[in-house]
Amino acid sequence: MNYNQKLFSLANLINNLRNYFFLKLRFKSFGDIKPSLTLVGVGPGDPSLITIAAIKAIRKATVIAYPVSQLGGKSMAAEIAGDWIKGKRTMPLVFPMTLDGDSLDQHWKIASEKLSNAIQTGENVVFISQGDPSLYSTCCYVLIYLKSHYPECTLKIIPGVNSFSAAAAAGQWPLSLQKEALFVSPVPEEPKDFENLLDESLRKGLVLVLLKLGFRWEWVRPILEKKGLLDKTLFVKKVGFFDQEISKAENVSKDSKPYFSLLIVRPHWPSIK
Ligand SMILES: C[C@@]1(CC(=O)O)C2=NC(=C\c3[nH]c(c(CCC(=O)O)c3CC(=O)O)Cc3[nH]c(c(CC(=O)O)c3CCC(=O)O)/C=C3\N/C(=C\2)[C@@H](CCC(=O)O)[C@]3(C)CC(=O)O)/[C@H]1CCC(=O)O
Ligand SMILES: C[S@@+](CC[C@H](N)C(=O)[O-])C[C@H]1O[C@@H](n2cnc3c(N)ncnc32)[C@H](O)[C@@H]1O
Repeated sequence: MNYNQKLFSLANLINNLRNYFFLKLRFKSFGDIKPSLTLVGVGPGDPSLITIAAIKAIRKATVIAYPVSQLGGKSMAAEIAGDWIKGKRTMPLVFPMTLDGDSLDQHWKIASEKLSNAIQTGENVVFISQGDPSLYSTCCYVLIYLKSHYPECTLKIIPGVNSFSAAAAAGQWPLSLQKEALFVSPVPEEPKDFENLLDESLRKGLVLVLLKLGFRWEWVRPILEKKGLLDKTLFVKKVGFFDQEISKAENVSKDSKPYFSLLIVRPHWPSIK
């Protein structure tokens, strides 16, 4: 190897080393803003229940997605996280509030594809979800779709305070104690199924958390009364919002209630001497 060749190899070596460290540094900083989707729970209503982890994820995001029932519609999640998403690029995703399987399927797919496109173009997307994302949430369908169709997609979930934990706290009711089981479910569709559930709850000392109450309250109330459970049931409407209502079911009028209401039925109470 003559002098010139040695000089050339040395220059090459230096160049390669420089590239290596440059890429390593770039990769490291790229790692912090790696395109990804994070499903973020923003809690049931009161913005002070949003977690620090949720705020950090929102701050880092380049796009904030949220569910709406129709284009231009309002989003509870966006309302709750309003102070933190201000000025951010947003992506409303339509999820029609229906139980029609085909329509739901189609919209879950459209929303998931939109999110996947955004991630593939380098966006760091946060999908905010009311309450906790793992509990009766549209974003779980997105999660299932993306995991199966885009397994390489980086996904994260940040839990949120769920509605019934916030309701129990607001009403100062214990959820479950000692060997009690906690049963979480939507209010059954049929009055007969609701009666059977109450009988089981009375027999086994099961504590019930019943979501998606809304208009069903009109027939739910008389059944609670018949079973002698009105004074053992907590009614909670829109906890954390300015128009929240937290009261024993016996004090709640018979008329229909908003969708964002729930019940906690505790048939047995421990007595402490
Ligand atoms: C929490 C939230 C989004 C989330 O977090 O994902 C969500 N619903 C929200 C709002 C909302 N829902 C309803 C109203 C009208 C209230 C009124 O008119 O008074 C409003 C308010 C509004 O639209 O403004 C009523 C409603 N919703 C559904 C039905 C059909 C049914 O249940 O029969 C009915 C009518 C029957 C009834 O009244 O009972 C169905 C669904 N609702 C779901 C989620 C999915 C549950 C997934 C699961 O359970 O697995 C599912 C299946 C849709 C899906 O998955 O695509 C979101 C807040 C988003 C936000 O604003 O941030
Ligand atoms: C589709 S589920 C969503 C649950 C939500 N992901 C959570 O973590 O609580 C909607 C149901 O949750 C309950 N819910 C949600 N937010 C509520 C609130 N702020 N006050 C009372 N009930 C609420 C209602 O029963 C409503 O019908």
